[in-house]
Amino acid sequence: MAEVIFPRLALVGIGLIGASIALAARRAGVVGEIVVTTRRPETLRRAEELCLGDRYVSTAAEAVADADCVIVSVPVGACGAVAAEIGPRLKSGAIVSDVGSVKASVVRAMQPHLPGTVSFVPGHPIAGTEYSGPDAGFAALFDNRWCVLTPAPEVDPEAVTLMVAFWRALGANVETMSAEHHDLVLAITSHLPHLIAYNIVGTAAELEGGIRSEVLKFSASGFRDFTRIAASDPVMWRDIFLNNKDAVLEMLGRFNEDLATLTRAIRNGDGDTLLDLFTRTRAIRRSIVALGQDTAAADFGRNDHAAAETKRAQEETPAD
Ligand SMILES: NC(=O)C1=CN([C@@H]2O[C@H](COP(=O)(O)OP(=O)(O)OC[C@H]3O[C@@H](n4cnc5c(N)ncnc54)[C@H](O)[C@@H]3O)[C@@H](O)[C@H]2O)C=CC1
Ligand SMILES: O=C(O)C(=O)Cc1ccc(O)cc1
Repeated sequence: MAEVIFPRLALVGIGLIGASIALAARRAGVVGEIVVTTRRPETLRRAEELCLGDRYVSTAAEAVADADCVIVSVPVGACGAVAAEIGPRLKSGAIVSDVGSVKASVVRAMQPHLPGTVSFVPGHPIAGTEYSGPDAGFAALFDNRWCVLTPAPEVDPEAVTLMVAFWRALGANVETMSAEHHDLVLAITSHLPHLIAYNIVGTAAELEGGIRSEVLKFSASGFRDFTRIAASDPVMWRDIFLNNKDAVLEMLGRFNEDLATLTRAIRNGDGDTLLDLFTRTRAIRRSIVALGQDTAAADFGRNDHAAAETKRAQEETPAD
């Protein structure tokens, strides 16, 4: 039996991520009592039906009293208001964390409301799906995925050590970095891809009737992959773009420049430019698959095609 890391864990927000934390923490046996709270009474009832916690309370202030660790799992735009509510009720010595997909703005919104007697260790598990709500949670979500922690340099190292141990127990690999660096990296690896997916599905939806119905009919191609991402939660993603504005605009600027180069290559019949890029991108895909970080294969049941692709990539990618 694993050692208990937090005798009392409070989960504020119990959607895909909050529910997955509850299930993974139970699976690992690293928490004593799990106290759950969320904004809407019907979601709280559903969490109780799913047995995600041990106690269910209607306010965040009530949930965090006496908690050793509080994890806030709400859309990033709501983190500041949650911190304002829980701040005065936090136990001295408690650890406060979050799971937001953006870090610097969440730190700016939450930190001022947290008393000096608690340790703030912001986090971001880089694992998820296009589904939301407590029913979407599953214990294996974080297995072999990264979780990034962004504590300020002055934060008690013992609190950081406990959060690292907690996420490792949940199955994740953990890395720490600054909030600003996190936001730049995630802008290109996660935020921009979602923006591109929302945009291409939106563009297809705006096409005239005849073409649009053909797009849906023949969508078992690249377009289908974009529709999965574009089905992600609208509120969550609105908040991500509003809160990681600078980094996303920086990456979008570079993206637009590269797209202009490709546009020119197509217009000029410059096959070499196309071939060069497509060859390099194929190698990148194969090295990601070889590292075992292919989400589709890892999270959603490995089909024969994905398994074959992983094997081929592992054979082709020299181990270092
Ligand atoms: N969905 C994903 O794939 C991932 C999401 N994240 C981050 O995790 C956080 C939660 O996302 P999910 O669990 O996917 O969302 P979700 O929509 O499944 O759950 C959100 C929870 O927050 C509560 N909530 C919503 N608005 C609120 C408000 N204004 N005040 C208080 N509570 C509110 C909801 O009742 C629900 O319990 C977000 O900050 C997101 O950026 C991080 C990694 C992956
Ligand atoms: O479903 C997908 O493809 C995702 O990219 C999930 C995801 C969404 C948001 C995050 O901050 C991290 C992971």
